[in-house]
Amino acid sequence: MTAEIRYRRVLLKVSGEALMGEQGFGIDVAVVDRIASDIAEARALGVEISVVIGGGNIFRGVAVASKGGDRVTGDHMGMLGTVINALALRTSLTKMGVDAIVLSAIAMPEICESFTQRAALQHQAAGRVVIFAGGTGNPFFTTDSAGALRAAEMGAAALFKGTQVDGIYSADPKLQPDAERYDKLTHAEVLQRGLAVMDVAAVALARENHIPIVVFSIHQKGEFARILAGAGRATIVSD
Ligand SMILES: Nc1ncnc2c1ncn2[C@@H]1O[C@H](COP(=O)(O)OP(=O)(O)O)[C@@H](O)[C@H]1O
Ligand SMILES: O=c1ccn([C@@H]2O[C@H](COP(=O)(O)OP(=O)(O)O)[C@@H](O)[C@H]2O)c(=O)[nH]1
Repeated sequence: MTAEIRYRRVLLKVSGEALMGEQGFGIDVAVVDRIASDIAEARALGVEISVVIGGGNIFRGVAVASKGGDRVTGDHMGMLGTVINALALRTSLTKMGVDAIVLSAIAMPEICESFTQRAALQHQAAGRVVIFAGGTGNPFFTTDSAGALRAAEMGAAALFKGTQVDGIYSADPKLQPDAERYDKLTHAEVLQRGLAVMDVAAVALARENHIPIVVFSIHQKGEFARILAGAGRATIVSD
């Protein structure tokens, strides 16, 4: 399998919502363990992996804003949720013998290191899986945008979005089961057709930096490594 590795360094964006499994909220440790084992498997191919973790299983800032609360405070709560998820993922990776570190965009030195690009690159060069917590560190952004940003900062060859669906469709497949699925698209097509699998800012940043986006189902065990090895099921967005 190692002969045809498609990308040698990637950033994986993991949906927060994926971590709650069948529960309606929070973290299902069995699911986090399974995602960690997928990362370990991909790591064993010799691929350098860093991870941006979402927080939708715990909190989304818009939930506060939609009830008349302050959006910025809501987004701070959302970003804190991503730190909880990052600690859970690090725990699972450590359990299976994978060296991993959490770097947060929001300083909380008693809990984890703060993000700097220099530290992140050093940890990556030392063979660690770097988990980015706290999104971009700014309200009004998403962890998808954090994924595109960190992918650019880390020199990643691709941004993998591990999500609830197995690719990009002509419309949200959860709402329109007969939507057409694409194997390949350009960044411009995703933006022009308003394909909402990722937010516009994230796709635009990836396009500007010529970073391909690979959308795949995080629920398919082993899919991450299969795609890295040139197989698997995904939609690939490139120039
Ligand atoms: N054109 C589309 N193709 C695929 N998925 C879409 C599309 N439009 C909307 N979606 C929805 O976007 C979701 C992924 O976005 P988001 O909720 O931000 O996920 P995540 O929690 O993975 O960040 C998918 O689960 C899917 O239901
Ligand atoms: O750079 C960021 C990233 C995230 N968030 C907040 O954190 C929440 C959780 O992130 P996201 O919705 O991207 O998680 P996912 O959809 O991946 O589970 C968001 O709703 C925002 O409130 C933010 O304010 N800035």
